[in-house]
Amino acid sequence: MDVCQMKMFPPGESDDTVVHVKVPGPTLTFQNIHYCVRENRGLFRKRGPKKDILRNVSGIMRTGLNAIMGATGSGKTSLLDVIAGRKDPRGLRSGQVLVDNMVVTSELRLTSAYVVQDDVLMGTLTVRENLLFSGNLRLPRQQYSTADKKEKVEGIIRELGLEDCANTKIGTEFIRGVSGGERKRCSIGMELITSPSLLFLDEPTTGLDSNTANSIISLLHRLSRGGRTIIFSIHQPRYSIFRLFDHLTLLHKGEMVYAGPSSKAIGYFQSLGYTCEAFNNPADFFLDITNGETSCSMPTEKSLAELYKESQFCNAVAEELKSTTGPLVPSFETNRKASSYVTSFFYQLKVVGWRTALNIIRNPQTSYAQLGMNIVFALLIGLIYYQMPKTLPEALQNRIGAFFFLIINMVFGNLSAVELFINERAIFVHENSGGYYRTSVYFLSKVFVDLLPNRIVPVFVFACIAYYMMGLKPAFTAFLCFALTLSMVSLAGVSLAFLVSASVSSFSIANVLIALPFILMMVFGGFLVNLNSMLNWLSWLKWASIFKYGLDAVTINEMKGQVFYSGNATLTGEMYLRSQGIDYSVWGFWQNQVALLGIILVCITLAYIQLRRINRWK
Ligand SMILES: Nc1ncnc2c1ncn2[C@@H]1O[C@H](COP(=O)(O)OP(=O)(O)OP(=O)(O)O)[C@@H](O)[C@H]1O
Repeated sequence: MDVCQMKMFPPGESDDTVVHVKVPGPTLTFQNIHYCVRENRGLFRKRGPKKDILRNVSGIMRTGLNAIMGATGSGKTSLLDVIAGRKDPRGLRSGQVLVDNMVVTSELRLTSAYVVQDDVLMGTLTVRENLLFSGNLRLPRQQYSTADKKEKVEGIIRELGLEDCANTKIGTEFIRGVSGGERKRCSIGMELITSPSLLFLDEPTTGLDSNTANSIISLLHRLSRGGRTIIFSIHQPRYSIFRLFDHLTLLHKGEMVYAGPSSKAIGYFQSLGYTCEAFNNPADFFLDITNGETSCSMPTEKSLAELYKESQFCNAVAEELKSTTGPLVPSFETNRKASSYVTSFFYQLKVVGWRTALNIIRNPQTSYAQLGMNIVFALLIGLIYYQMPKTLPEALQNRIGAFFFLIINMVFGNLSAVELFINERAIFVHENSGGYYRTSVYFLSKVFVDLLPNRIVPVFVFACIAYYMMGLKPAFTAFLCFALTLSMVSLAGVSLAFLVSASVSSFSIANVLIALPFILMMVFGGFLVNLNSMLNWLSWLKWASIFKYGLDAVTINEMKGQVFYSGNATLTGEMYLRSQGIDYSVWGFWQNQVALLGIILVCITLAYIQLRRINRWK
């Protein structure tokens, strides 16, 4: 059986004490990693000069706690992301990462666990519900029954000491939730569900007070003793945290200045002529050295990185990397299909749909606001156009004005839909790239759970109030056609908002992008300008106008079969429609619905494509 030697006690205090881990975690090696980026600059995104972020770094990470330290901007997170397969591979100029001698590709992210720096958890769900969500989607149903999953979640809650807050919500901007430390532990728990033997964490202690940071690293230390390889970047840990590290990688401007046992780091720098004062924290000492704030008693022309390359630590790593048997079958890649998703499409849809619905129920502000706004506008329109007369000219003027007002309200009233994919973008990217669910599952659950409470119900309430207050055609079928048209107009506006929402990551850009097509469509709707009198090369834009189809449909629905009076003279609805060049046949009415349906389908399909194209790389 494989046996891995590990320290149990703080370095320096009992260096020869070892613990035998019966099943060691994987060994991760990386060789000659050279990573660079090119920043796009200026208005036209001109490609800027090449910037080296990691310069030929090599190392070996074994079972235990492997810390990556360095000053800010030294490349800690970049190194972590590259070895975890999360950094955009286009920037990798050379080098490869092996896990147990197997070549790893970006698929490592489906078989390992990665805890991001900013916790991405659903704030409206409790700690237990979040963990169960992860368990339901990431544990194969063939091996784990519902009871097994619950048991596993309870085990993690106990292991992470989350018993007291298991039923507390994580917290949102409206709900006060768990503390920062509990949040971080829950994030770690979300990843531990799959019992990964390789765990990456990006700055797990940033933003936490020193005691909480201590408890998080102690927790990781305990987990590593169960046979896990834990690799994390960390800023400036206090001594009680630092002494728990087994292996230290120290970076400076993308180069390695030390990689080896953390217990030997002080000795190494002392051998270079640096003195660590009594009571100084070793972590501070190392950062002072890399920042040039500590003087050296043996000045040299060579940089710290060059000195490290000549050291026994670097040579030992190079020797070991040379003696590794070279890349074998890329196991992570060949298992790709099997490791992609462990649950079926419909099961994922059920679990993700349930979470989305729960999120809306517990965070109902948007739904209430949408309903409230529709009721207020319906009453307002109902009062302004109360029981419209059939006498001319007000019969026509009021009806056309009311319809324009209605359609504007249906389109612009759905601007809130632009937040749909922007709000949870970080959660989606993290969960989707972590293999929780398919993009289509997330898309469908978000779209359909949003549509019913936020779009269809409020529009129906609006139609009921406004239609009968305005005194439009009394036939019930006419009311149904009216409600259908308003719903279709609303859905067309919403689907365009979804497309914008899936395409950009900021609200301000989304608001600009959505306002522009809405205003253009309004101009080409047929109310503000007679479309037949317009320049030919410009008037084609009317075919893309939601307003035009909506206005035509409600006008046909109301006018057809009506007779208006002006003294002894009469005007039929058909005469009016003809004068406006509107086709009022049965198909003439339904072609507007078909066109609106077409706009909805095109926008929804493009929104889905955009969601798939979201950049998952860091
Ligand atoms: N995609 C990128 N595009 C441009 N520059 C990048 C990119 N990724 C990293 N960098 C740059 O590379 C350098 C190292 O970044 P990195 O985030 O790895 O540093 P860090 O040591 O983790 O810093 P911090 O402790 O502040 O998080 C920084 O100067 C950063 O601006």
